[in-house]
Amino acid sequence: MILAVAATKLEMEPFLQLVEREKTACLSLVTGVGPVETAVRLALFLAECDGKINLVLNFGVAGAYVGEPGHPEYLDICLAEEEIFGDFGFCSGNGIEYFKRAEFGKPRYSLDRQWLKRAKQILDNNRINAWSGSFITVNCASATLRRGNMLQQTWKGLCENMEGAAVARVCREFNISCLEIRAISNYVEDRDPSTWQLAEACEKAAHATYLIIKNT
Ligand SMILES: O=C(O)c1cccc(C(=O)CC[C@H]2O[C@@H](n3cnc4c(=O)[nH]cnc43)[C@H](O)[C@@H]2O)c1
Repeated sequence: MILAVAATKLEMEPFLQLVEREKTACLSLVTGVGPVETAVRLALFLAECDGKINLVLNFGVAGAYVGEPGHPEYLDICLAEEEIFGDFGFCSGNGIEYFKRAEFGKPRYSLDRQWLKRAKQILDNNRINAWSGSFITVNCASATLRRGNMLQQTWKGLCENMEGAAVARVCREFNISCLEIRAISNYVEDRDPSTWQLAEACEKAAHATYLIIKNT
């Protein structure tokens, strides 16, 4: 059974409408925004599931890093090859250095290669061109181009969100595969909410997620 997780009702609602309309079998969970709420609520949910979940499909919206040419654009679909806790470590103002001590945890989590390949193929078959690369999870959403560029360059990131690495970490704990798909709602630049395409990105992410579940 697949568990579809999103941070907010805004992201989940268009997906549930599709699932209900097409009578597709799937469990869903709204985790709340940020890595802490996400880890707590997902771990509690999975602990109650008695091993019946074989894939956690994390979906929603993300901010695209724009520091390098050839970045994802508004409403583009992105698939995570890996998730990185991007702002955990030492922050000097100009950059972030991850803790070297092993007991402080790992910054990077690879996502399931087989599911990633399958998702790409399904999207391709539906004429959706998806980006894939490193996703950065932050506690504090970047509100300046300078911070976005710093995170992008530190981790070679494609886009930024606030939950993905926590989902990947919890999935590893429960030995469950994890796939993450996001649509670009905004660019990571000096904050200007008037440029965000939140509702449209929620629709895009929900539709792509629905296609993957329907064709699996
Ligand atoms: O009002 C704002 O300026 C603002 C800043 C960051 C995020 C939000 C949201 O309402 C979205 C929450 C949700 O979306 C993901 N997300 C989307 N874009 C970004 C981003 O540029 N940086 C970090 N997270 C982003 C995130 O996963 C949140 O759950 C509003």
